[in-house]
Amino acid sequence: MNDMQTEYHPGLFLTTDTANTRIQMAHRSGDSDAWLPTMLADFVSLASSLCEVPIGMVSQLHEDIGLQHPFLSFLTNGEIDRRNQWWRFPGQTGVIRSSCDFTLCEFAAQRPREVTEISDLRADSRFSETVLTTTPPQIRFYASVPLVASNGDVMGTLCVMDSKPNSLTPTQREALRVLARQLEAQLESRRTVQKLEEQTLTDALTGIGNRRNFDLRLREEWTRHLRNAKPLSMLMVDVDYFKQYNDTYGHPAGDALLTQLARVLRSPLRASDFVARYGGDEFALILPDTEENGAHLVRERIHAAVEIAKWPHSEIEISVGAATLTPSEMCDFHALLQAADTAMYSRKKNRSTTAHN
Ligand SMILES: Nc1nc2c(ncn2[C@@H]2O[C@H](COP(=O)(O)OP(=O)(O)OP(=O)(O)O)[C@@H](O)[C@H]2O)c(=O)[nH]1
Repeated sequence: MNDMQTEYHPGLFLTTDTANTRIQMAHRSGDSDAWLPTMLADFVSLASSLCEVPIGMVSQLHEDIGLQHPFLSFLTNGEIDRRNQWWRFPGQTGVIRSSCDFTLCEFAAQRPREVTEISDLRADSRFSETVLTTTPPQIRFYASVPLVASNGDVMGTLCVMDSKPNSLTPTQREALRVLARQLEAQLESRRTVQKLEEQTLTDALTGIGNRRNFDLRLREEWTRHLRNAKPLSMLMVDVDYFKQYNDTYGHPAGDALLTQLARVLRSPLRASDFVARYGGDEFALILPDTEENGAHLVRERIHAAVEIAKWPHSEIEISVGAATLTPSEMCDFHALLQAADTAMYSRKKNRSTTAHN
């Protein structure tokens, strides 16, 4: 094996599997999950050096083997219907993300606490014809440890491989096991951090974005629209006579109404629109790339959705203020917020005046 880089070049690997293989370099600039390939590269590199073999890999397994875990969507950046493998070949910096052949890893995943080691795949009738064994880099030696979440679910496997028959010493086997435990802990703590981050952006009652989330999103959209000079719209929604509703039907009924309203408000929106609970009985909506007419149309649709929805106690009414601005250096996002708020209060005032006349 004189030219290791040629032997294990990912291109060779790619050409061997026409059906499912999708290889992409994992180090893409600006990736929100950029920490993941970096961390996995360290683990697979350490695993292969400890075991003195040229190839390291982490497999993320999926429901095909009846094993599901939230980590899977986390690891695949939300693309939950796919399994993944992260490969590291000799002379390579970083890992390569691929979905190639999961036969061996699925087999290893059935033994959660054990090291699965197959010295020569070609001599083993169960695996001698798998894609990994028959096509470059023609794996002969395979050893792996399942990655098990704290609830017992198998998330994937940490693997080491060689193109020639091989075996691990007892010390190497133990080292691989220890490394797998460390990787499990890292993934678990990352997941916890991600969950906490999600919580700080979510309204606990309705499950939609909270005020903090809204503020971040509005700043973000404002900056984006400043760059592309497109109109940005916002709607402010407030429930009419909500205090009375609470007083009549009780606070839990008021909570239920707000939760239902959050769903109803979402229903006529585009996927790119954003709705948040601004506070109390007030909701705020961001409509990117939307002109004044579009914002008014959405406001009418929201009124219609509220009107046709089935409310448990009595029909409800809302006041909706709309505002549109094309961001410029002359003002900041507060101007849009202020305009939507003013429009909403003016509608509420009109409603009370009409009701009293
Ligand atoms: N059930 C429930 N009530 C809430 C929550 N947050 C705020 N409220 C109540 O919402 C009510 C808002 O009252 P107001 O701002 O006077 O609004 P309103 O009664 O709808 O009056 P108008 O907006 O003028 O029609 C208050 O009674 C708050 O206690 C919540 O999370 N759950």
